[in-house]
Amino acid sequence: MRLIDARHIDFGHGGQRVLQNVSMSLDEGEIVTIVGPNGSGKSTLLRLLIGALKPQKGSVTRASGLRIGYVPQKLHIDPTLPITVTRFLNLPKPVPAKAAAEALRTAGVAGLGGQQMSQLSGGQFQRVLLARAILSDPHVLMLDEATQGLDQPGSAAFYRQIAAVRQDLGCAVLMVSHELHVVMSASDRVICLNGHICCEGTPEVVTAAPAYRELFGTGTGGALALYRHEHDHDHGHHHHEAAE
Ligand SMILES: Nc1ncnc2c1ncn2[C@@H]1O[C@H](COP(=O)(O)OP(=O)(O)OP(=O)(O)O)[C@@H](O)[C@H]1O
Repeated sequence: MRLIDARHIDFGHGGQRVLQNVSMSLDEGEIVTIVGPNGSGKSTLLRLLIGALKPQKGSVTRASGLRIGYVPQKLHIDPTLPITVTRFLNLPKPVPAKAAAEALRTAGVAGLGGQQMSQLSGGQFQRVLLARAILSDPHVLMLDEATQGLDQPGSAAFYRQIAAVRQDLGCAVLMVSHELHVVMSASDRVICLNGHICCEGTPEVVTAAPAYRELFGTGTGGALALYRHEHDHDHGHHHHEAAE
C-alpha cells in the first residue's frame, strides 16, 4: 500500500528555490533513505512529506489516518534539568507504564526508564527518541540525520536497530542522512537529492550511478559491502531501478 505520494513538488524558502520537480513515494514496510549534500533540501522535503510545509507547486498525498513517528536530528535538554527517561516519554502526554517500557525494549534500551536523560550516551539518547516515536504506533518512522554525533560503529548499530524496529512494528522508514556508507546498505531504496532527484534505486544502483559518483565520489565500496548481507531478501516491493 502506498503511504505517501509526492508529485512534482516545487518549494523555495523566500526567493531561494530549494526543491524542483521532486516526485517520490513511500510504500508500506519499506526503508527509504534520502541522501544528498548539505543544503540539498533533505530536511525541507521531510517537512513537506509530513505536512509541516505546503508545496508551492505539485502535491503531497498521505494515506488517510497515517501516523508518522518523527525522530529529530538533535534534541537539546537542559543538562541541569533532572528528568528521567520515563518522565520524558510521558511528555507531552502521559502514556501507560507498560507501553513506555515496551517502546524502550523495541528501541533497544530496555530497562533504562529510571535513568536521567542527561546521563545517557549519544546512542542511548537517540534510542530514547526512537522509543518516543514508537509510542504513537506509527505507520512511518521518519528520521532526520538521527545519528549525528555518533561515531561510525555507533551509527551502524543505530541503523541496525532501525531495521529491527521495522521488523517488529512492520512500519515503513524514511530517513535522511549524509552518512552514505552506513545508511545506504540498510535501505531498500535510496533517493539521491540535490534540489532535484539526481538518481534513485537500490543502494547498488545508486552507488553505481554517475550522478551519485559526481556528488559523493566512489570511495564507499568497502563499507557498503560490510552491511549488505542483511538485504539479500525480497520484501515483495517493486523497486525502481532506473537512474537518470
Ligand atoms: N526556514 C528556512 N528559511 C529560509 N531558508 C531555509 C529555511 N530552511 C532551510 N532553508 C534553506 O533551504 C536550503 C535547504 O535546506 P535543508 O535544511 O532542507 O537542506 P538539507 O539537505 O537538509 O541540509 P543539511 O544536510 O545541511 O541538513 C538551504 O539553503 C537552507 O539554507
